[in-house]
Amino acid sequence: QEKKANVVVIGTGGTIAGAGASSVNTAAYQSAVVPVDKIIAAVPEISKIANVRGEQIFQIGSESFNDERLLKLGKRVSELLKQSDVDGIVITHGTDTIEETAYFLNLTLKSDKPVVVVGSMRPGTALGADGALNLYDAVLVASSKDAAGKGTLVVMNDEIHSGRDVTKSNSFKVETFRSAYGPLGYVVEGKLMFYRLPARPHTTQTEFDIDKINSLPRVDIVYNYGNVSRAAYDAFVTAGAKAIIHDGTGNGSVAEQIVPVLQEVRAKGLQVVRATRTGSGVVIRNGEQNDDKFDWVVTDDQNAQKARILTALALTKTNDSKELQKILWKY
Ligand SMILES: NC(=O)C[C@H](N)C(=O)O
Repeated sequence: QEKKANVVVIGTGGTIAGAGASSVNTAAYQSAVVPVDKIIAAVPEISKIANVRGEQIFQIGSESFNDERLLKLGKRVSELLKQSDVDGIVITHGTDTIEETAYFLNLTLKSDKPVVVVGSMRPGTALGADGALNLYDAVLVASSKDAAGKGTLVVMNDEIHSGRDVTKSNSFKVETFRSAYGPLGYVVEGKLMFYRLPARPHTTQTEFDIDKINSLPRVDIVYNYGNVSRAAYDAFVTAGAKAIIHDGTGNGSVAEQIVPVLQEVRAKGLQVVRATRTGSGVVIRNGEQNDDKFDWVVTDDQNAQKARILTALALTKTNDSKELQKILWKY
């Protein structure tokens, strides 16, 4: 029999650590109240597949993640990955911003060992709670050599997603996580089944190293809609943003009254990154807007919240818009 893998489960809160007043509360409950050791103990089957120990780093709803917490989590994961007695890491996390944390780790960790971010849509007290199986599957993936070298993964609802691609697509359903090109694989009956590999560089293949990043430049997002005004752009410039993600309609379109605003923003030294609010597709450079003329850049297929992560990391390396564009296209 093969030796059991050593997996550390880092607790950060979220609904997987949530509790409701009654078993029919599937969407109304308090999140981030159950300690990680208790969450692990509630799934005794886990001890058959791995040697697991818990470590509580935060106890928060993931909507309350900020750059400071992201860095603290990343640095702790990095520290643990360097230990020879750690084979894999699971991070229990709220689902709201799982995609941001997973993308950040996917870009900054320097290890091939499996790192899996997991959450749940229903608290453990609910009928049809999804956390126990999700955690079991996450530990299984984190224990497996098959999961090594594939970047940071998100395991939810029987699926294994790449941290790069995954996004939360529904506010309450358990099948909320979606990757534009499909999951990398499934976990079925305790078995990992991979069908595709991440095409973009991650972890050991990137220029970003969590051990060397001690702060992230401020990057903000402005959502666009009919009747949009300049107020939010001005506020973020005043607040000291180094880049603004213009979360535009359609192909990252810019309303006629916002075109001069974004020119001003760029003239003040901030980078302007055009993204699309549609939820999928790439933003075409020099498509509907003359990015060359205005010195703006475009996201590839990343949504605004992922573009914020990548842009902030890119700005730790360069403030050259051409370099930034290359980075946005690369990862
Ligand atoms: N399902 C969840 O985990 C939602 C929760 N608000 C969180 O992200 O922490």
